[in-house]
Amino acid sequence: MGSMQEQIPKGKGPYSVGCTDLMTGLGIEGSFLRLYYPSQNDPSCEETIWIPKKEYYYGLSKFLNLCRTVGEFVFACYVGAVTCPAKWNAAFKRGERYPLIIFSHGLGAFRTMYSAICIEMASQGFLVAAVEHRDQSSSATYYYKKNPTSATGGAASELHEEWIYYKKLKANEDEVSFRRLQVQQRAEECIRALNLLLDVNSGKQVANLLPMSFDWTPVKDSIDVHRIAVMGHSFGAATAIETLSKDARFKCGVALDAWMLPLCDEVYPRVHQPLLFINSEKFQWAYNILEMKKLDSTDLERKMITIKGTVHQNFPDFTFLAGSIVGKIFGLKGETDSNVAIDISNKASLAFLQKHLGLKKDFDQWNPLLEGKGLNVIPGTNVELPQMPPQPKQ
Ligand SMILES: CCN(CC)CCN(C[C@]12C[C@](c3ccc(C(F)(F)F)cc3)(C1)C2)C(=O)Cn1c(SCc2ccc(F)cc2)nc(=O)c2c1C=CC2
Repeated sequence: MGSMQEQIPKGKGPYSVGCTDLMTGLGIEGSFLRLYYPSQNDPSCEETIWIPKKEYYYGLSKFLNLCRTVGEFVFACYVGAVTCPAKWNAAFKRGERYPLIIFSHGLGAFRTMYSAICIEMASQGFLVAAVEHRDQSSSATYYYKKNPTSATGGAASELHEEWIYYKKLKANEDEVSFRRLQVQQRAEECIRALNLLLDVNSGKQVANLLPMSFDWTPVKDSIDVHRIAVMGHSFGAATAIETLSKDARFKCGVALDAWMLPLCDEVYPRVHQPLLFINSEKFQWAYNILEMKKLDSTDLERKMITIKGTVHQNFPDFTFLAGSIVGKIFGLKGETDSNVAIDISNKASLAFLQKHLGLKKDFDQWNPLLEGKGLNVIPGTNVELPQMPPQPKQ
């Protein structure tokens, strides 16, 4: 399938990376996440399937307004065999407490879509839980329902998969209020995922509804409960900001190409944690940047950098799987090589996380990136801003 250059990049850090899925609780109130973690180096493990179920192809086709049969066929051919460079259900590497990142995906994406970022962070010694949101912003997601009495007369408590697909707004529907509701649910789902992982850390039994061969017991006492961060892309970045405002256990946040529309003005004064904005060159616009600047504060660390030659899709994994021509046409790639761009984003994130989680690693070597110093990076934004502050709403 993917020739040499069309693959999701491996982690560059010292740890081998494992990956597993966890779903707890029936219905949409449960938690659903993909965990990337430092693993034992078990060569017999398979690589992780990037998009694990065909319903995700249907969801993506619907989100991208492709016709269903064509979309499903194209995705099945092109990405059906794609794996990401993490060892599926590899044994967890015990021996230290790892800082934890909760990752929130963007509109139309789902939990597996940002594996280049999550795998890099795990290879550097983080636990990364990429949540899958059930707010109808994912292209597709599923939960389990108890079958009261299964028609085949099987076990009465057979679990039944229920799929939720991306909810397209009708022309007359008010997008802002719908997105503001969704961001609340998304933040709750990030907090629920943290609570679930803290329960695991304290030795609570994990009731995984998914048929997984992963042993969760070694995760007990392996989370550094004072070093927790939240990250997200686009709608997921707004979710990260909303989550910071709701829960002080998250010590800092990284907002990747944030989409600020779902956030109300009331949330900004409630964000007391350090925040890093990493923007693409092409996606941002003045009003969106001015919303980010409402978070500026004298005594709270707010950093913003822009990666030159990048587009919105430089953060999710598709950017690594398309050739340069198709990539440019679909807006999946910018002028800067996708591996170079994600490397800058990951290094800046690691430097920021070391600074604000108080890590004892060597990520401070990338501090200059946080000042916008380095190849393909600028401080702040490339977007021309009007001198006037945004007019207060009438
Ligand atoms: C026409 C649909 N229309 C819906 C509102 C706009 C669609 N759109 C631009 C797209 C996503 C695009 C894309 C993906 C993937 C291929 C593929 F071919 F590679 F599969 C192609 C083309 C189509 C670039 C975005 O929504 C951009 N965006 C995203 S994109 C997150 C995502 C989704 C699916 C993925 F597979 C990977 C990443 N996350 C956000 O949180 C926000 C926005 C905008 C505001 C807030």
